[in-house]
Amino acid sequence: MTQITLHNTKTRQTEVFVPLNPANVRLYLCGPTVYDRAHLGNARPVLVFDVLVRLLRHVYGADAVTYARNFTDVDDKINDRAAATGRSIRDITDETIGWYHADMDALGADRPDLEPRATDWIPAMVEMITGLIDRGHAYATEGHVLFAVDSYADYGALSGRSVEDMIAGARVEVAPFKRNPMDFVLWKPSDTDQPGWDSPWGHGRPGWHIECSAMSYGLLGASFDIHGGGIDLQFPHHENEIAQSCCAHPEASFARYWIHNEMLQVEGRKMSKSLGNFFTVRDLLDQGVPGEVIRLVMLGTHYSRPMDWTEDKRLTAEGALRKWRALTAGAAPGAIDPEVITALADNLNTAGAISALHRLANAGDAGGLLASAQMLGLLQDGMGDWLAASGDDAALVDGLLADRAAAKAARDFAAADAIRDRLVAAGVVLKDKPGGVTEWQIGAGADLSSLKG
Ligand SMILES: Nc1ncnc2c1ncn2[C@@H]1O[C@H](COP(=O)(O)OP(=O)(O)OP(=O)(O)O)[C@@H](O)[C@H]1O
Ligand SMILES: [Zn+2]
Repeated sequence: MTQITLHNTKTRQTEVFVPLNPANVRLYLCGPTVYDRAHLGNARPVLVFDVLVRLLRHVYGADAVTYARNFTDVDDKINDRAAATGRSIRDITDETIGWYHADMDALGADRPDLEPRATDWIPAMVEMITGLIDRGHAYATEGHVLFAVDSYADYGALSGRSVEDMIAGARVEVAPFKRNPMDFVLWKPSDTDQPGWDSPWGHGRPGWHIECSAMSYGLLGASFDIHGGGIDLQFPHHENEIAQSCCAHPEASFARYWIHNEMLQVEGRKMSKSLGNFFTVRDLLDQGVPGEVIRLVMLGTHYSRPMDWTEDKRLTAEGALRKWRALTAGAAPGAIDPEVITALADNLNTAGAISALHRLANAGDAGGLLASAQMLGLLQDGMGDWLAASGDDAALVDGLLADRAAAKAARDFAAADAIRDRLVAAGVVLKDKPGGVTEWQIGAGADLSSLKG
């Protein structure tokens, strides 16, 4: 059986992955808070986990993997959005979940097996909080329930900080009723105009962290294999999940491997809704960037490295997919290249797997390329429509580029430049690469009619 290694944030080591039960490998990914369209950064953990799940299904069997990803549909950001728009919370969260599905589907990400909504799990959260109070890990005060970080000796182990460092470094919400400033909310009171549920501590709503602890326990059990999310969630969200889950179920291990993806950045800073420096997946799709081009760009960088979205990467990915789709048109999938599996099994080396795809393409191995690309969720059936739609235009541009190359070869540079100018004037973006290769892209607002005839 293929041996998979993964970098475990919890131990800071790259470890051989050994599932608790190879017949049921269980993963949990923290999903979105649903009040707005997903930005491109939000797609990164989805794509990383989609490839991880594909690999696990390949190794352990299609039915031997259970993948859960939640929707956080109770949160103050959602309440704010509802108040600002006059719309109901349910209306906003339903609509946003619909968008999220459509956008992630367009990137070729399979839907998880389980997609719990937090609001369907309130009784489980109340039960877990009650257990934490009974065991002396939480206390109720002034309508709130707080987790007592001093009651859990390992608090801070995931992010490698002591409680003292956290207090010094964090902007913690100071509340007079907190025993320790790092104590965090498990339950808080709701006004009549806020979403709320009856509980032993009055009418209120859960804190964000308890949602994931309660849902992962309910769906995957007290011990499961892999927990993931962006590195921005390591502290405090994941630290708090561990504290809650391990104190509620001290006999169990909770998640054994923690996988954190680095951030998609814009000019060196995390792409984020709060910073306002984002564009959505839908923005890109609407601009005509095909979902599988977005996917290939995102998988081109290892998940543990920060990355930028650049126009150059987009052009390169589109050029590669155009070539791969042409080569594999009508081909039946062959065998998956072992190098692709070896690369993925090596802590999800997606860039290494993509290099193997280039090698297969250069060798003209259509069946091998198709099967191997599909291992990465690329060249999926039904995702190549963008190429058919642009097929005539592609032939037109390729024909003119061939004329230009011929003119250059004949040292008729004036003619070569004239062809280049015509293409650029029509809105085709050209990028000359080493080795006489020209990558191209039909730019936004292009009009190719001047190139015809
Ligand atoms: N720039 C980014 N790059 C990679 N992953 C990200 C990025 N931003 C968020 N994520 C991940 O997306 C998932 C969903 O994030 P969430 O809905 O909590 O809000 P958010 O987009 O992080 O909000 P904000 O952008 O305001 O910080 C989480 O796993 C998070 O780690
Ligand atoms: Zn979570």
